[in-house]
Amino acid sequence: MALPDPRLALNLSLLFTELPLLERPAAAAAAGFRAVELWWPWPDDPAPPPAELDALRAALKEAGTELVGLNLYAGRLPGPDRGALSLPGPESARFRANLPVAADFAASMGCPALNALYGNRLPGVAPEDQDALALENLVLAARAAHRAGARLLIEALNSAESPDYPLVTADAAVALADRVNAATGLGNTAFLMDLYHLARGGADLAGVIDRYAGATGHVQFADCPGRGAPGTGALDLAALAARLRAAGYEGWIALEYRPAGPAADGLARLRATGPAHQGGTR
Ligand SMILES: O=C(O)C(=O)CO
Repeated sequence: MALPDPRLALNLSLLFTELPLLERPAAAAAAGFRAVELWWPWPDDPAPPPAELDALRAALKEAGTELVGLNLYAGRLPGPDRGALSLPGPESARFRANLPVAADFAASMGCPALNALYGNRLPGVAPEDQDALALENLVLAARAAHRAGARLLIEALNSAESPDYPLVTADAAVALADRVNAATGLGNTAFLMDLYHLARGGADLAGVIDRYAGATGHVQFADCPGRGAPGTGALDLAALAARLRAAGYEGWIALEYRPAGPAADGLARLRATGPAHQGGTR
């Protein structure tokens, strides 16, 4: 049977975690997927030794995989950090130190998308001060992405799992992307439509797709509730993918879910189930 969509990618920061990072691209290829994405792989280091970057680059290329998305440095994701670019002081400095490193890596891989997680609100810091810093850093990131031939992505997370993260709706993420584009004049900042986070936040996914497919640079999917594999929750990946395609979105849809067991097993089941609709599109 076929997969629910021809342009599915795998997030190797959540899938195949039973393997060392450098073995995951080959595991993705063995499961029949050539497109992969990553969170920033060094949560404690915005500028790792070049040998480590070279080893990851070699593993991706030797597996014949294509890197279609990369998170910029975001602190200790998924806990407790959700980004560094709006955090004054050392974290903002680490984000800025990461820009040339991540952009150069993306350019060397032909990676088309760099995801900039906003960062949590900090107690005792005025939100407007965090937002001013964030816009400065997003402008720097958009310019770095442009030099690498990539888009910069702005993602909404869900407030239940990220209560201090300020971007929790599609409207807010798209409005920020518009502000960055207005500030840079580059037009390379786009919405990262994470269907799991939006569904977890109660969004009408069909409405978000219809309204924002044209502003979307990348899509991620995990089923909801549960952030598991397609078919484990109430969402219908095939129907959502079809709606995205009908709305003109031609990019990748990355599977960014937490598998209940070995990733290869779930992916084989996904391929076996084919495009049959399993639920609603919310
Ligand atoms: O933190 C998350 O859940 C993300 O999706 C990061 O990209």
